Amino acid sequence: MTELEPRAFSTPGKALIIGGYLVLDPKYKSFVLALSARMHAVVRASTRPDISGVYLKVKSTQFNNNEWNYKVSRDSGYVPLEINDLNNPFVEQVVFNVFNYFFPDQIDYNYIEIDIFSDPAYHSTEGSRRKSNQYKSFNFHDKDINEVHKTGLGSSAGLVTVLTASLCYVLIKDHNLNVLNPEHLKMVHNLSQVAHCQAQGKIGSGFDVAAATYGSIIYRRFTPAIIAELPGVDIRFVDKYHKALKSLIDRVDWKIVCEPVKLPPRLKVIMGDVHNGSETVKLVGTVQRWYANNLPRSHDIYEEINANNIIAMNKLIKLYHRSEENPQYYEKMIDNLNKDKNSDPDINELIGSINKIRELFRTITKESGADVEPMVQTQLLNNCLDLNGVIGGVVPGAGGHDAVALIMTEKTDINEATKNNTLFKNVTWMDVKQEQIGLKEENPKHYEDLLFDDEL
Ligand SMILES: Nc1ncnc2c1ncn2[C@@H]1O[C@H](COP(=O)(O)OP(=O)(O)O)[C@@H](O)[C@H]1O
Ligand SMILES: C[C@@](O)(CCOP(=O)(O)OP(=O)(O)O)CC(=O)O
Repeated sequence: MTELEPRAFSTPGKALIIGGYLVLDPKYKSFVLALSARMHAVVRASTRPDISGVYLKVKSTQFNNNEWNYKVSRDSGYVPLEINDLNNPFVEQVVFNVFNYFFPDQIDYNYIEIDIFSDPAYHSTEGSRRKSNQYKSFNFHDKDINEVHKTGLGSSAGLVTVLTASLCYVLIKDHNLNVLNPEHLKMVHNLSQVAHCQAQGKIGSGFDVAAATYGSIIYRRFTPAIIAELPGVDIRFVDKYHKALKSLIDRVDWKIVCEPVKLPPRLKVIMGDVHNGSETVKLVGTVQRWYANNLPRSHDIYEEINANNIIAMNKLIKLYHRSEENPQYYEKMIDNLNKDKNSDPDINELIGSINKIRELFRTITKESGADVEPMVQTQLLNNCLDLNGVIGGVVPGAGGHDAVALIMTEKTDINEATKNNTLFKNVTWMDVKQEQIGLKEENPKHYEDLLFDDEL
């Protein structure tokens, strides 16, 4: 039995700070922050002459030892067959697409094992026990993955991207996958978008997969039709899907924008979990119906939101440049914000544009009935904005009752500022930071010998 050298990868979670709903249209740009909470995969593969075709085991030991076991073969168009009839559409679509992309004749390593890990912030900690080693800490639940409450950081997009990278490593020529090679990143990104889109049933702009791959970015989506136009699987002509997919991944111009961005220095994002959960699909459907039934006024509202989105994004970029041009002055200016939020014209315009975006989303909320910025969230955000050092706040992504995202000075201690204050009793400040990096190489040894913290 020969073994492939084990490798590990991770991808970040996301917060869509600017551009919710509009980003579903390829016309509009958005601002996405990658977060320090990551999805991880450790991949091992070996040659097993006793097994015919390919056997793939995906394990998620953190969730009641969940695992999915697939058989795949070229003869059946690489449609994965789960041997216990278990469902995980995200894993299935990754397997299907990565195998179809490479369409291997013969597979050197036909027994593949992938261990998945999710950082603690993705899920509610309720009923979990922490296991750690000197490098990593993960929560272990005695419930299945689908029964544990999510915090909305984009676990499925992170999972799809990190699994895609892992399988690409096994199948790419000479196993030379390099996360620093832009061509390889593009391949992982495009394959992940296809798999995520198919698993989700074609909703979603793909900003979460883009952030999982590229980190914090200004994002403009691809045209949805390019994925919808892929042919179905045809067992009689197994290479039909392969050929179309290969062309889509390598040759079609996706007209996508994924430009790396950073929050200006000395500012940070803080995510607050409001523990309620919202259904993005329902919200999107309701807003889209409102849009269609209220043209051309709804279009004007989107255009006005977009004008303010652009101001906010440009101000964030400008502040970043100012920090580089005159670091001392910039540092003082940020320190001043702790006393007077209106002391700088760029910050003023940033605050003004975010307020306007929120106001327009409240109009949509009222007119459509979709809780994009419901009253409780308005109150919570306004209370946050009253705190020293907090300069902006939004309900991220689709809005709703899930979370709030705040931009504040690095010196602001949100836990301290809201401690014992009943106005903030329903919110838990999450232990996540903004991050630059998307798909990252990890050390597979860092996932070994995890021990329960309470037994250390
Ligand atoms: N750690 C994990 N192990 C296995 N599957 C996971 C894991 N995390 C997420 N998933 C898959 O992703 C699904 C959740 O995706 P989704 O509902 O889109 O949530 P999110 O908003 O976090 O992306 C789960 O039902 C499961 O199929
Ligand atoms: C409405 C949207 O523009 C933003 C939704 O963002 P969320 O962060 O709320 O998404 P989920 O975590 O997938 O529920 C739809 C989209 O762009 O996909």
